[in-house]
Formats: sequence, structure tokens, C-alpha cells
Amino acid sequence: MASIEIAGLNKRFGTMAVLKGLDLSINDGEFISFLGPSGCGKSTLLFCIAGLEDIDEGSIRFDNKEISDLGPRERNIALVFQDYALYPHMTVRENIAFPLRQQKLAEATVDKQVAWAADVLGIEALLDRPPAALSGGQRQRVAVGRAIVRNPSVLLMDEPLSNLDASLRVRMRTEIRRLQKALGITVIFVTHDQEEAMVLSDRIAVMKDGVVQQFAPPMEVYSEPANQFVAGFIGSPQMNFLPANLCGGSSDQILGVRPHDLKPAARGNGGLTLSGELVLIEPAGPFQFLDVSIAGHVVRATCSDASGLSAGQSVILSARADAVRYFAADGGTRINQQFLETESRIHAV
Ligand SMILES: Nc1ncnc2c1ncn2[C@@H]1O[C@H](COP(=O)(O)OP(=O)(O)OP(=O)(O)O)[C@@H](O)[C@H]1O
Repeated sequence: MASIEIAGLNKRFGTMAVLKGLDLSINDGEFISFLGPSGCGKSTLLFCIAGLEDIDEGSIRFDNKEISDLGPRERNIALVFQDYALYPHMTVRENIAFPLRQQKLAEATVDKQVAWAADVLGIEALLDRPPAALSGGQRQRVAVGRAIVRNPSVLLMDEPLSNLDASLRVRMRTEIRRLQKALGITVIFVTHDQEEAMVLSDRIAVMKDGVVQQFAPPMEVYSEPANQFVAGFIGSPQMNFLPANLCGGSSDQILGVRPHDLKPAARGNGGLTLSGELVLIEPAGPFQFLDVSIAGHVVRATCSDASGLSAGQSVILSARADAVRYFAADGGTRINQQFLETESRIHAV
């Protein structure tokens, strides 16, 4: 277990700046996700923490000790990759024991630690099998077993679930969270899957173009996004964005409202009211999504019963005032402004 302090971290590949002055402070025992679109620098940041990539400027501290000049083996970290990287010619037992044998620990200690890791992960029955005789989920458990067997200070995971099918991913993420809580270990988890980051993490670092856009607990990132990029990246379906002046606001602002907060209504309900033409009804299990065209902008709303609605008709959509967010049209920074209702906010098609 360790706390991690990253300050002023810059990383370049040739002339390309990939990490740009990153600062992050991670508490001992926290589960942190690095989340962002492909190429934003998540894996590079993870590899810098692991010692697999050198940094150009800045510092990385574990428990207040500078480690950026140490090699990977001296950092007491463990890495789990997407492809598990198990040794095919070794049994599960030998795979898990491998990092301990490299440390030249006594065989009795190796046996005890392997038995402990196998017990924690529920894979005792698999110990004598080769990796080829395991399912994807079992291989993933073995990779985690090999990572935790030497009690690392920090567990670094680079998209560890992305090779698994959807239902197994959901099961394995619950297991990873349970394991992390049981061990109290600091985990950094790289993913581009926002749902995975939301359910697993104590805090999420949302990244774009080598810069951390926001570092906060999942619900804060969702409800109080720092900027339009975060607001659009977190939440599915994506937050609706409209020029604020369409709804009586300022022309240098963008108004944002989530589909789940926008519902059809017989008339305005005192919050944001929009009217437009219903273009599409999309069933989504217990509710339906409605796509509504408003002055050339299609917004998405949610409805629990669309039986009285059909494409082509006019609809009124309503959201509570406190569900509305504002962003600067130039740069996207969040503007901390309350939605104030006025008649002019009702937009007729
Ligand atoms: N060894 C390297 N040499 C040169 N450029 C690199 C190297 N590794 C990564 N990059 C570049 O650095 C940028 C960040 O890559 P990185 O793998 O960190 O992104 P990522 O957010 O993890 O993306 P993904 O989700 O696709 O894995 C990308 O533009 C990538 O092409």
C-alpha cells in the first residue's frame, strides 16, 4: 500500500508532448481510474508510474519517497495487462509463483503465498492446469494472482477486462473491487469504458490530450463536470448541448442537459422547457429515448411510456432547473450558473 504524488509530470515521445504537466495526488488504498479517449495518454501515464517509461520532467513519489529514478523492480508495483501475459509452458501454480521465485524466496514461503493468492481469488482447483486449459475469466484471475502474490504497494491495471465478454466483464469488475477492498491495496486502473470507471473507482481522472480534465469521485464527475468535454464523455447517452441563446440565455454559453433529466411534458413545468418535432422513438428496455429536433439541433430525451407518441408530432420537453448546466462556448469551461426560468426560455419550432 502506498500513496502516490505526481507533480509537474511531462512526457514526450520525440517532439510530441504526450503528458503535459500532470499533477495527481492519490491516497493510500484508493481505487483510481484513468479514463479518456484513445491516445489521451492513459497507458503512458501508467507506464511512467510503473517505471517502464522514463519521464522528461516532474516527480513521482510513493509514500513521500521519490521513485522516478528507480527501475520497475525497485518500485514494488505489480502490473496486469489486457492480454494477461501468462507463461504458456508453466502451470497456474508456477505462473503465480514466478515473481516470488525471481526474488529467490524460500520454497515454503512461495507455497504459502501461492496458496493465499489462490484462496483469495478462488482458483485453488486450477493450480495444476496450463493457461491453455483456462477460460478468459480464469486467466484473468491467474494474472491478478501473479500480480498480488508478492504484496505490491501499488497494483497497476491496463484495460485488464477488455478481452472478456460483456457479462464476464461485469462479474470480474465486481471481483476486482472486492479484492481491492479486502487487500486495502492502492489500484490504478486504465480504461476507456466510462461505466467500468464509474462502478469501480473511488475517484476518476478524466484525461484528454495528455491533460487531466477532472479528478473527482464518479458522481461528482457525472453531476458537476468541470467542462464540456467531461460532461460529454461521461454519461450514456451523451449529455445534450444547445446554444444557450436558443433558450433565452447568453450567446457565449452552451447549455447542457442529460437525456435522463429531459422528459416529455404536457406543458412547461417551471424548469427548462423546449419544444420541437419528435423524429425518433428508440426502445431501451424499461424506457424509451426520444430524439427531438429543436431549431436544427437534435436533443435526446427519456420517457417511460411512449405509447401516445409518434414521429413527426410536436412535443414539449421539460427538465428541472437544477438539471441544467452551462459551459463557455469558447473553451468549454463549466460556468457555475443557475438556470433562471423566464418565458423567453420556451422555444417554439
Ligand atoms: N513508444 C511510443 N513511441 C511514440 N509514441 C508513442 C509511444 N507510446 C505511445 N505513443 C503515443 O502517445 C500517445 C498516448 O498513447 P497512450 O498509449 O498513452 O494512449 P492511451 O490513452 O492509453 O490510448 P489507448 O486507449 O488507445 O490505449 C498516442 O498518441 C500514442 O501514439
